[in-house]
Amino acid sequence: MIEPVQLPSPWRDARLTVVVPTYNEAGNLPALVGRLLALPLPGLRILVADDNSPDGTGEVADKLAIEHPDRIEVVHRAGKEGLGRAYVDGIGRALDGGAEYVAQMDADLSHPPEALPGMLGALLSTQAGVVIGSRYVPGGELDENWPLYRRALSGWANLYVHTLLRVRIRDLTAGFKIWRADALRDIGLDRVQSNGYSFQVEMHYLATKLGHTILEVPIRFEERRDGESKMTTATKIESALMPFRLRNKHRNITH
Ligand SMILES: Nc1nc2c(ncn2[C@@H]2O[C@H](COP(=O)(O)OP(=O)(O)O[C@H]3O[C@H](CO)[C@@H](O)[C@H](O)[C@@H]3O)[C@@H](O)[C@H]2O)c(=O)[nH]1
Repeated sequence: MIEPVQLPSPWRDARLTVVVPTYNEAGNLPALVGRLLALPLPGLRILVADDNSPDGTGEVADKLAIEHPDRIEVVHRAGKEGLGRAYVDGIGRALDGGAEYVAQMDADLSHPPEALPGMLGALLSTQAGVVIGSRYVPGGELDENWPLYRRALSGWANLYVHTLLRVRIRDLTAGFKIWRADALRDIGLDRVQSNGYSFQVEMHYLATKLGHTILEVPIRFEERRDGESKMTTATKIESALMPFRLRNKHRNITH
């Protein structure tokens, strides 16, 4: 496990909300929360957006919130609507709750929480609107156990989106990032079309079109040890069609 970077005060006290969408992550959430709360970031709060997971993730999250009432909030959503819808809901609530910075990350420990202080430091010491924890910049790594077909899919998706949308990011499908609240408000979550995983690409595209600087810092991406990916054929089809929808819908967007 990497050691978290020590941030200078007052950065340490930044009001950072980490939004975690969950669907059947009961086996992962307690470890993720433990690692997040161990970070040297006393202003960090966690918002779990659960889609009524059949495995009881919502109840696990409620118990964690009872143990840490000032650090954890749980949003119980009616049913499985997709990663993108859970993020639109969760990020909107984080902004309404006064977050200055909003992080997104998977619940399955693929994204190392200990990288967050370094990512926040990169955001605060630059003009960037968002910092991505990137697998594909120099220094970034993929777990050796991440299946070959997932590597191929990820590489192909990056090439496909880059070709169609011309967004200059190495890890276009990344799900680990920290945003400035102002950048998120400027983008406007009501513009977001994606229901599923294409949310990640759509947010990068909107940020780029609106002139926000996107910075990538290297991370190591771990293969999940518990549970399974929720990627489905429907989310893959949505992801394949989304670049065309984005080009049509957002070609001339303004602030
Ligand atoms: N609330 C909710 N959460 C969801 C849903 N679908 C997925 N999630 C949650 O979203 C996170 C990512 O889902 P995974 O299924 O674990 O994603 P992956 O295939 O392993 O990872 C790929 O997609 C990610 C999307 O963020 C990428 O971050 C990652 O880099 C990778 O490319 C997990 O916390 C998962 O529980 C949903 O319908 N609703």
